Amino acid sequence: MTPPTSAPGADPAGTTDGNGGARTPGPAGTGDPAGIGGPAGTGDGLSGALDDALALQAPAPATSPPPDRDPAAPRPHRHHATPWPEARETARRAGGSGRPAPEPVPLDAALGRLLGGTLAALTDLPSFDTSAMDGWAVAGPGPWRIDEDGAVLAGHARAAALGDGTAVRIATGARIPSGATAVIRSEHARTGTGGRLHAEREVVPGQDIRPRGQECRTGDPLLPAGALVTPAVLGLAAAAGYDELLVLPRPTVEVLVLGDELLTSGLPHEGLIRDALGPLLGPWLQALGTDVLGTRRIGDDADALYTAVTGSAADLVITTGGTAAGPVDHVHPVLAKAGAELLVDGVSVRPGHPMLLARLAGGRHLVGLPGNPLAAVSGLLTLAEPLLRARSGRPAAEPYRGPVRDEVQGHPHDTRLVPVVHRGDHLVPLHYNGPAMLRGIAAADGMAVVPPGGARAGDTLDVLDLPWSAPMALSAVAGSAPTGACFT
Ligand SMILES: Nc1nc2c(c(=O)[nH]1)N[C@H]1C(S)=C(S)[C@@H](COP(=O)(O)OP(=O)(O)OC[C@H]3O[C@@H](n4cnc5c(N)ncnc54)[C@H](O)[C@@H]3O)O[C@H]1N2
Ligand code: MOO
Repeated sequence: MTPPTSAPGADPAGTTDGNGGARTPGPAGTGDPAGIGGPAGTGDGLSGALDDALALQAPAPATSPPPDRDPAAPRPHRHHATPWPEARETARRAGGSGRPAPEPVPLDAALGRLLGGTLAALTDLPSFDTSAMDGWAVAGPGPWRIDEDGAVLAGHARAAALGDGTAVRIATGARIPSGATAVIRSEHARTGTGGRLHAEREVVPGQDIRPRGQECRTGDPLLPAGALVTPAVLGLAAAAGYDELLVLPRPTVEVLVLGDELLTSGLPHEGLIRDALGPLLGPWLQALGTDVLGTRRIGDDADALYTAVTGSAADLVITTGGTAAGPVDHVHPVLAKAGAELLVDGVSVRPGHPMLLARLAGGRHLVGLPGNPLAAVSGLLTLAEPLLRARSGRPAAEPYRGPVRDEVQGHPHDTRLVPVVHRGDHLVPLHYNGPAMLRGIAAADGMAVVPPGGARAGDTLDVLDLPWSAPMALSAVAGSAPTGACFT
């Protein structure tokens, strides 16, 4: 195991001893909420309140902890680790199998859902020839005799036909009377003596008339299946005649939080710690467009876990903790007892390498997230996100890319996921990225994918988006398209 050699506070998570960051960050109170990577206070353009907060003095270098394991001792339980890209692909394929049929929902319940089929126009748009302006509908060349009784308003029945040489007042959105050849805006016409209308500029036939079907004809495809229902889509669908939309069902998820050491309130005490994953996972999964059926605390009870896993109605069961080989790590034995098929059993990624994916009876799946909180986030992004994305019918996320400002130490063989923020055109790795830490990810814009061997300053890295962070200007700089956002 090689001791870390990276910049102060940059934690080569999992490259050494899995202690939750081999290099312990400096003492709290250094004023660095998240621990932005690289030398702080170098006047490199970091500005603004958040930047100041993030860029305060980086934690002082700490000496490497002494090895806490006898190198001659038996190796801990290791799974056959799947390479990180392959694990994501396996998860995506698992999610794509057996997708449920689309369902109709009222328009006002469709926001944030994905279209279950092509949105085809149910009507021509506009559905009749329409005046684009307030003014006059005229027939033939002017001047025109004004028909004072023939004014046409929006929403009214079809007006009488307009005879050649006649003009009637017309409102924006009103139906064009048959026989009308143009609309003259009120500010471009004057009424003369004898009830005559005179144009003050040239009148081009068809001007300011929106012809029926200008935007679409009945049956025209407006949006493809899989499109995200945004507020604009709701408006388009309503305009095109829809009262309800066919949308893809949201995947259902149930979260099972394992561990007798977890508290749901108050301060840690006597070896007990707060459950950080229950509060994190439900909202995160909702932001990924899922229906979270519930978050249950199971403790370290193998029977209760077996009952919860086999009895869950969710498309995806997510467990936290218990993936390793400790005395109360029940996930593997319970999966074996349940007859589950392990599709991924350990991934070559740090943190989070004990993560797993299993197929349960009835086409359901289980993602086992490691208990260390950032390791769990890594598992969420590596296995749960691609599975749920495929299950909900969304295309694979295109990672966006950017140059990393500072060197990032890599694992010799495994991929690393490192919380980063965008600063200018660069990705800046955050400190406090150890497997047991959430301080970095809480301040992050994304998780950079650091290939085995690490990255040098200036290298271009893929970034996994977080569901609440826009890809920002960086994606434009790097020339890749932003990924779609979810409204839920
Ligand atoms: N002999 C070995 N031990 C461990 C290995 C290994 O390969 N061999 N891998 C280490 C790695 S890496 C990780 S990650 C963890 C994974 O452990 P589990 O998934 O079994 O998780 P637990 O042991 O239950 O918990 C680990 C750690 O995380 C804390 N925890 C658990 N749940 C929560 C929660 N909801 N909120 C906050 N913190 C949580 C728990 O208290 C432990 O400290 O295994 C290593 N061990
Ligand atoms: O160290 Mo583990 O990698 O937290 O997943």
